[in-house]
Amino acid sequence: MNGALMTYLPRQIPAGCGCDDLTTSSSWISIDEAFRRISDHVLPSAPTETLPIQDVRGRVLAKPVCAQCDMPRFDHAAMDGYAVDSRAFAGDGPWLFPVAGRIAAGDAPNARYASSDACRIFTGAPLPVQYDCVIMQERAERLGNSIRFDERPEPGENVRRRGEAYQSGTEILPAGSLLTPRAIAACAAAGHGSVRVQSRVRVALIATGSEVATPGAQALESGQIWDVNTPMLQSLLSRPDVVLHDIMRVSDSLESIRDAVQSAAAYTDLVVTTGGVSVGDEDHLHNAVLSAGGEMIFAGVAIKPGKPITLGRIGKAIWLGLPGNPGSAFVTWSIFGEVVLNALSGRQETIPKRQHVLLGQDLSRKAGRCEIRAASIVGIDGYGRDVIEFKSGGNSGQVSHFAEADGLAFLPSELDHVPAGALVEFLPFCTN
Ligand SMILES: Nc1nc2c(c(=O)[nH]1)N[C@H]1C(S)=C(S)[C@@H](COP(=O)(O)OP(=O)(O)OC[C@H]3O[C@@H](n4cnc5c(N)ncnc54)[C@H](O)[C@@H]3O)O[C@H]1N2
Ligand code: MOO
Repeated sequence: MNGALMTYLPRQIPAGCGCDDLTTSSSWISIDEAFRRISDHVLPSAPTETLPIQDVRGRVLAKPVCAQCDMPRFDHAAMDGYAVDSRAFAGDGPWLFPVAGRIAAGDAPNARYASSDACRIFTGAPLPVQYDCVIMQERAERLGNSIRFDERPEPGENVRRRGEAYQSGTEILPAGSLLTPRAIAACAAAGHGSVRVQSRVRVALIATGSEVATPGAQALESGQIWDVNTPMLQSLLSRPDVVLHDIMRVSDSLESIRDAVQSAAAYTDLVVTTGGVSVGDEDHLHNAVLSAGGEMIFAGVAIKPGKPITLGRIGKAIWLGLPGNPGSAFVTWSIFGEVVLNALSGRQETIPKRQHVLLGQDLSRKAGRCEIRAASIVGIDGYGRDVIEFKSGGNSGQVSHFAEADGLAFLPSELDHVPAGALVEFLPFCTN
């Protein structure tokens, strides 16, 4: 034990975030159960399209990509130097070979050399069949038309063999892969100039609340507040696999909200709403969705903040009802919204990877719901593990503290005390 940040404590929490242990409301489900329901109910929207690979960053592959040819396509030099046949190195060195020719990248393979000769060769050039290795030019001494070597080469030295990475027809990327720059490079290396991708998910964003007004656009009247959720979600939805069809603001009336969600659901794959999912008389979302012919997939998750988070369906569209409090809307989008969108996009991996980090401070809290807090990485322990701390609290109506944080930490529902040094789950924020 070398002080607080170096302290090692055994793992304190079971797999998952611990909120499977519910001791509170019977209608709230755990985070893991919510993920199960998303995976059962949210499927990719059907259409696909073929696009050139330079236009597919952030899109999702709809058909596997298979290699069009062997990789590498032919035996070739991995270094600038001299191609030789290692079996021609008889007796003790040094050895002198005539240099019979020159072959560069882009030249066609050439069979006219004898294995008793050496051949000048450059990185990427096809290796003539007589030779089995390439000696780097730094290990050779040029003497007129001959070349002298002091060390015997190994067979295969500095040669990349045809098909050593993969053979023609090998699956390089499965359907459902996210097309990152790395994946696009793999498509190009496999010989594909275009690929089949899922069409973009069509989304409508509806902020409900009679009190919300556009930030900066007008002076606030009594009782009004700035609309934080719309710009926040607009930017969270700014992804290459999404087309944001509509952004609406609707006041707290059952009819207006019903009409808005019903019309949005008719031409989109996902309707995201904020506000009105709790239990007050002015919280109309559940009734509006039901009266629009919709159904619930889940309503309420045992988390803090964000417990009223609701997922449903209206016709063919998925409805995600985020709580109105901006802090809750951000947390629930980060945990569930991303997963819903990834599932609609056809991604094979829908749940962003969480990691384990060490708590750098003792913490007392009320047990009962898995608590999700903005956390900053403040250092590493003696084993190289990230250590986190919570800077300022911030209730679910606030968002400023997220801007400075590095991610969300998950505090298990059953613990009312979490000691410094405990391992907790952590979802890093994406940095752009
Ligand atoms: N009796 C109970 N009341 C509440 C409960 C409960 O269980 N029983 N749950 C609380 C929790 S937790 C949350 S979270 C909120 C969620 O409520 P709603 O989703 O119905 O949200 P609203 O009531 O519409 O708004 C809550 C809060 O957020 C402000 N807001 C709404 N939209 C925006 C926006 N676009 N930008 C900025 N701020 C926004 C709104 O003015 C309210 O202050 O319910 C609790 N109540
Ligand atoms: O869950 Mo509410 O989101 O605590 O404020």
